[in-house]
Amino acid sequence: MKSVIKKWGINGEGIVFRNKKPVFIVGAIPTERVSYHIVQEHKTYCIGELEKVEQESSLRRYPVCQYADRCSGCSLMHVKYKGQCKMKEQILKESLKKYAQYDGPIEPIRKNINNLGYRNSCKLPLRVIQGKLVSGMYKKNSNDFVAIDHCLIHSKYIEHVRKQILEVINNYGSALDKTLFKSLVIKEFNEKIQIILVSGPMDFPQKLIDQICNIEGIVSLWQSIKTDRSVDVFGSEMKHLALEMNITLNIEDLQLSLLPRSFFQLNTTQAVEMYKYVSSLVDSCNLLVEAYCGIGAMSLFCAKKVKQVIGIEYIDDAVKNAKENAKINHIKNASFICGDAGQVLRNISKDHEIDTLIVDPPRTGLDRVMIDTILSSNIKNIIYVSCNPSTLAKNIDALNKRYHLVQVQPFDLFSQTQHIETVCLFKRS
Ligand SMILES: C[S@@+](CC[C@H](N)C(=O)[O-])C[C@H]1O[C@@H](n2cnc3c(N)ncnc32)[C@H](O)[C@@H]1O
Repeated sequence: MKSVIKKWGINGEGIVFRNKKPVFIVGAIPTERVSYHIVQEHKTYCIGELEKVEQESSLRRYPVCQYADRCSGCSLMHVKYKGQCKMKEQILKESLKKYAQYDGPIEPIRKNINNLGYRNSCKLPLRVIQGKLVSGMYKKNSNDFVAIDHCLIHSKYIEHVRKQILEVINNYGSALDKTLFKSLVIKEFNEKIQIILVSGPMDFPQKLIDQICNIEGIVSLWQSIKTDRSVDVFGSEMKHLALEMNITLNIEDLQLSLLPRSFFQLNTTQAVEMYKYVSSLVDSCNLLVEAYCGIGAMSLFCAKKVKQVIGIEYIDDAVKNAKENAKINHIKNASFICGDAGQVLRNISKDHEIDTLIVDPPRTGLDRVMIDTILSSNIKNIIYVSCNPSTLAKNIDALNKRYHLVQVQPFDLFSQTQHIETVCLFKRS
């Protein structure tokens, strides 16, 4: 079949319409004339496979990555950076219109100057192939493993250390059962590296631990023991093996510590830009609450603008980090509570007048408890940091009853991929 691609899909596919049903074609770009065939037919949509691009878009580029046609990591590697930004702006606009009936202004996306080599962390599955341990990614839409020798979006320090760790393990000798290694997690800040080796139940020989610690840049080494088959990368047991427990990063004048289970944005430079923007939206006031605060970066960033800030987060280690981070940075007006964001916010709002609320939820967006708590509160301003335009727009629709959207600012934190970060400011109507 031949057709012209009409628009972008949310996962970076091109869409054509066949009998009014959208057909999602991976690797196709709007305006291109393509030939394709249908590989899956569903009730409301189809999946098509690209056969040939008959007429190319000016936004097409030859993928700079040799794994682009197999790896599920970067769905926009075949699109010039300018086109990637256009795609993100279009998807955000469409989501806000479709789910929240918002057709107002959206600021141009804040571009990521370093759109390759920007990732400060990676979680890579490991496999033994022909006797050698290799790291990789999963194939598009499947659990098939693709061995990856070099990843272009990881920081160069991550790539350098990743190769050395695999070399150390592969050269260790036959006493080490390599099939027990499951994933390799690496975090890098300011050329300092934290490693978490995820494995089945096993005791790493001290000689192996020493050899890994000798790799330049490694400041923290952990093992996570995973025995279940859940999708979580880490297992229930975390063992600190050597060196520091935390890795430290510096953003502006803040020093922040991070344990393995604590979240931090994976693009440090763009995260700082976003925090500065969020801070610019916070008016000086009595009480600022940040729900879903991770290690407290944004709360601490904004602390000097307000009398008191309270952060809420449900990962124990992240709360521990957030409290320590406030201490290390001599910030006395910030406190952190461990628990479910919606429940804790409900309790806080019973006895306190909250001026501004920052929410930065996971991809699933705000849950019912959070939405109901916000709607029944007297919170004046809400700053919503979202990594998913669809859930953002559905939440805006729910908040519309009492809040109106006054500013929408997308950021590109995840270049080469379809993911979009957006900061929205709401005022109480
Ligand atoms: C997108 S991250 C944002 C972290 C932080 N704002 C930052 O910029 O680094 C979302 C955070 O919410 C936490 N989280 C997810 N669901 C939660 C819930 N129901 N209650 C509290 N925290 C939650 C996660 O552990 C994670 O740290």
